Amino acid sequence: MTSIEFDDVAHSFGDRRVLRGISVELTQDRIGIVGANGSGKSTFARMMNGLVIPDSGTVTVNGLNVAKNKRKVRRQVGFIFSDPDRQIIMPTVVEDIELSLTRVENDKRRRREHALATLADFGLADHADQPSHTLSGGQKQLLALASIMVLGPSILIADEPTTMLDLRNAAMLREVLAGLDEQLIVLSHDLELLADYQRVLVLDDGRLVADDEPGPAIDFYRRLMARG
Ligand SMILES: Nc1ncnc2c1ncn2[C@@H]1O[C@H](COP(=O)(O)OP(=O)(O)OP(=O)(O)O)[C@@H](O)[C@H]1O
Repeated sequence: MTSIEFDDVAHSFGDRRVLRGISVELTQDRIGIVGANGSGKSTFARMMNGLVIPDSGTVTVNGLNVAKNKRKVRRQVGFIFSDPDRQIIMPTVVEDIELSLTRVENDKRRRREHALATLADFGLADHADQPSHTLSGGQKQLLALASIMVLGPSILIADEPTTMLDLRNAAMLREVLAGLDEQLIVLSHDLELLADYQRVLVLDDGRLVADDEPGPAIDFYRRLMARG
């Protein structure tokens, strides 16, 4: 079982308090995080793989203190952003997966075979030699996801993964995410995406204000937003 634990975590950017006194343990396979723009969701999520180190309190991933084990934690926690262009680096699709694999596979031929097999798993087999920038938005998001999953993380954090996708691509990505075996933590304004998750957290002004099954947590969030 994977586990992410926050113990009394607080953080500020300059004098703006962004997270306050967060203590929570995340062990379920499917967890959603919702909250208004600026409520602190991305900062909270980025702490799970050491992209942000908290001013106070500790974050522990699978027993490792993130602040002290950033590299080890990054191998276990993959992260995808809403804009896949931030993650796609190489000129062609297959090369992008190969680049990820250079960290774990020295042999060039085996790297190519592994990359091609991964592209097939993510429905991109026919696009291997295509220039990455010519992929559609949905295909780019799949490529970004494939480049991360090829390294075998046990946890995937997705920060608004469907925001930039049209309805069809969003549905396709939802399906791909649903099929993953790994622990999945998704930040989203797409409440439909989280409806069958095991647990949804609601952040408001840097505080964890609800933590429940999706039905009651999303109702709470809607009421919070209606209050303005
Ligand atoms: N690197 C940074 N430097 C300064 N301020 C930051 C930084 N990152 C985030 N902030 C500020 O921290 C607050 C929380 O931002 P965060 O991105 O965590 O919120 P969010 O809930 O993910 O928002 P959204 O739904 O709009 O993505 C915002 O006021 C934001 O401007």
